[in-house]
Amino acid sequence: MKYQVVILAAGQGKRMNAGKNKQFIELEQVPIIIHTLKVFQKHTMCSGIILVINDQEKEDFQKLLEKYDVTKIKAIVSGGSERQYSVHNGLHAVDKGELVLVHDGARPFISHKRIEDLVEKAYETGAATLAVPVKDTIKRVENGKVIETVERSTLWSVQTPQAFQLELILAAHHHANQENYLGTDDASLIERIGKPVSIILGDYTNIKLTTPDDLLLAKAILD
Ligand SMILES: Nc1ccn([C@@H]2O[C@H](COP(=O)(O)OP(=O)(O)OP(=O)(O)O)[C@@H](O)[C@H]2O)c(=O)n1
Ligand SMILES: C[C@](O)(CO)[C@H](O)COP(=O)(O)O
Repeated sequence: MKYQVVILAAGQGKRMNAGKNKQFIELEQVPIIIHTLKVFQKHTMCSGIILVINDQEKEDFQKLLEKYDVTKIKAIVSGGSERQYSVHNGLHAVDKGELVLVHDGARPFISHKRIEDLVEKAYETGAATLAVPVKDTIKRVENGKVIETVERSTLWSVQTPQAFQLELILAAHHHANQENYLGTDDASLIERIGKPVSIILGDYTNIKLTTPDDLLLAKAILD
């Protein structure tokens, strides 16, 4: 079971507030994006990586790929103004008929075991995502007041990677573009064309490094 992976690194990292794209922040002297890329570099089922970046940062990324000997890069693709557009650009560099994973460059702690669980399910069903059950009580709030407490037993916090048959996710992106729908993940686009998305249990440590406090957690996970 082989797959290709689109790794997203074209964001600005505004919420991280580091004055640069958060992908370049170092954890144990190695940039976040390299931690992420190395997971797939070392995974024998991964047959190619499509890296999505900002054009202005292309040289910086190329230097890192060389320095850290990341050799599975199949294409470096320009990102878009929104995550969804970056994914769309990346998908066009994937070989026809392949199973494709979409993964946030800012999620460096994904394990081979979870990738394998996900890939197996996506081969079977066409679309699958990693997710973990929500631990907190979730309330819907408007204007500083609670509207309702949402039933927690059916709530899952969704992660990446998400895995899809290429033609299915391309159709879902095409449909979303036509409807001007902008989702925060790719599975939601599949949902909108009425196709099922399977859930595979992930790890709570597969965090997305989004705000500065996530860097403290990252250090703890690495330790
Ligand atoms: N136009 C975009 C926006 C996001 N991403 C990527 O999508 C992943 C998840 O997005 P997020 O955590 O929101 O990253 P940023 O957009 O960089 O962060 P922020 O929203 O704080 O600016 C990141 O790996 C980011 O680089 C992307 O490739 N293209
Ligand atoms: C795709 C994602 O990582 C799943 O949790 C997340 O939705 C990205 O969201 P963000 O709005 O870019 O933080």
